[in-house]
Amino acid sequence: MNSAADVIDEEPGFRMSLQTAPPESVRRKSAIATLWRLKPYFRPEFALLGWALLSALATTICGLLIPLVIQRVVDGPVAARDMTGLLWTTGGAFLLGALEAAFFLGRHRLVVGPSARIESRMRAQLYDHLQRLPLAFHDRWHSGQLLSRAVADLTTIVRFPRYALVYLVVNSFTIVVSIGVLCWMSPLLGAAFTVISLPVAVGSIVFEARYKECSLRAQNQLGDLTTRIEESVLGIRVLKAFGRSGQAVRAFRQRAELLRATEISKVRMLGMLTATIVGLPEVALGAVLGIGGYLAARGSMSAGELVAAVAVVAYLQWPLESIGYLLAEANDAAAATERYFQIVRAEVTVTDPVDPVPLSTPVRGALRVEGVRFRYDGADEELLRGVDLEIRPGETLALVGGAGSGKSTLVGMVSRLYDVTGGRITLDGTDIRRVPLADLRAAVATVFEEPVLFSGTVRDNVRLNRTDVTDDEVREALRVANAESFVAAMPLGLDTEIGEQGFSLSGGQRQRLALARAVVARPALLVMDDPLSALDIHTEAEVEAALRQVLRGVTALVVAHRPSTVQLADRVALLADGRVDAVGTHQDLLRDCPRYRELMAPDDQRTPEAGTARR
Ligand SMILES: Nc1ncnc2c1ncn2[C@@H]1O[C@H](COP(=O)(O)OP(=O)(O)OP(=O)(O)O)[C@@H](O)[C@H]1O
Repeated sequence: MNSAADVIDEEPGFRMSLQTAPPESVRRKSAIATLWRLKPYFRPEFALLGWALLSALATTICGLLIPLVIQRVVDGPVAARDMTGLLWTTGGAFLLGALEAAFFLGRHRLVVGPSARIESRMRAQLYDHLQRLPLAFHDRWHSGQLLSRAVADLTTIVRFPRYALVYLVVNSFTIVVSIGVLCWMSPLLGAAFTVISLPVAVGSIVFEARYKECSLRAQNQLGDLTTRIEESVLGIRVLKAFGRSGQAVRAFRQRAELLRATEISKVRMLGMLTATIVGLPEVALGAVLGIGGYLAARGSMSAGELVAAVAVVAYLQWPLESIGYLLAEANDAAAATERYFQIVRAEVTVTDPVDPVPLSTPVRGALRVEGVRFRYDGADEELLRGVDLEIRPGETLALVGGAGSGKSTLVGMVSRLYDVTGGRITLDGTDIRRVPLADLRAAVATVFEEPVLFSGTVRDNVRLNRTDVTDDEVREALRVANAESFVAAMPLGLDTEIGEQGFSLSGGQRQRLALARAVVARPALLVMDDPLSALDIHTEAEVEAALRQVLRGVTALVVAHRPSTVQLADRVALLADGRVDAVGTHQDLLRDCPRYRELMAPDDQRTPEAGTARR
């Protein structure tokens, strides 16, 4: 029978998402080397973290001094029956206990602020970088992998400075100092304890080599699971409508099973290390009692020193037993760090120009596409092989072409969602790669095939994070986009919350809100990627009426599939075989261009030689 891993590995989507795992060379790095990469985020907090570390060390020193006080009590006042001395030394022990508690509290307080700031700084950088990364990156990456990095991985990373880092340093310090104290009492005791501790060192090295790999796998699997959840929530209508919820649940369970198996491997590894360690404090205690008792019986060690040695070893119980847990935390953080850096070190290929050229003011909107070539990363062939186009200010040009001919890709290049791989695009005569990105995207507004709305009010969705847009401007944009009446009929008008993805609205309403968003941006050039494609005939008529209004006096490039949309344009360009095959009015092209006729003419108006295939 296939294991869950076999079944899932056969799914192409899953295989692809595991490609997002770091290369082998990165995975082989030690946890410390990986965590060292976080230094720039920790640097502003060095001072506070340093104080936190000092507090933690002070806590440990107080704790370690207590056995020495015990020695003084036993060898001094107890042996001499000196009640005043007993009072003083006991008071000293109380004082040390109080100091230990105060330093502990100080350490706790000192570490909270820096770790919270590190987390928010890293999260902000991740989000900022995600916004700047090109669309080509987002095409490749599953959203769940990004989401799990932004949420779960950062939480894992920040637990490291908050808990593990301090305890790793302090516990290592405690172990070394304790061995020193034991050696000072008796070199034989120190040597015995060191030998007994060796399995801890060996176990830790083996654990360290294997655990991080496993932790990385678990985090990647969690990312895949997150993708699944997100996709099934967004696609819940499709799954329900096709009756595929059961299959979705099964696929989810298989992935969850994989994650469970990996988590169990992690726990087993940790269990092995803990099992190696857990008995050691008792063995060490027995050894110290045996050797110390022998030395005390021979008179080369006082009773107080024996009690102190036993207390030191007892104090070491937590530092020894916690090593496994702390190493696991450090390795989890290291794996999460690698995943984090996969994103924040990903190259931003669509960048602001080094020597920016401002656009003319006002922007006229004259667009020229000159010999543009484009190939997707990893594709064998160029999609666009020398596209030439011109849109004059105030003109609407429709872009028509067969499925997959590259229309969306080409219009995406106008606002630099993708950069050309050859040729150039100019706006008012300036190569758009020389225009500051913010200026370009202020001048060019895009309406996509799928109207994307965000959770928030109608107003938020039309303004889209622009606070300088007044309610009057929003209302005017809604009027132009033919959305005024349905928004007015909503319970709270502009303040009505529209659900995530705008599911509470009809397709036509969503598309008209998307149009209003473009109108409010007052672009010099409006780019529309087939805004009518997903609509039924009735809704199409409504949006088309809105489009007619929107396009009045505006410079626009509109991807179109239907004659009714094409007829809104002044001219039409036909994209085929990676080039512009023909340009003219709809009527001219219907008459003169067989390829165009094949795409756009009603079935009964095609010539026989043009064939009958139609989108
Ligand atoms: N991110 C991507 N990576 C690789 N190939 C891609 C990517 N996006 C699109 N393609 C491919 O490029 C080709 C053109 O896609 P594009 O969406 O630009 O065509 P289109 O003309 O708009 O198609 P349609 O009319 O069906 O929307 C298609 O074959 C598509 O599979």
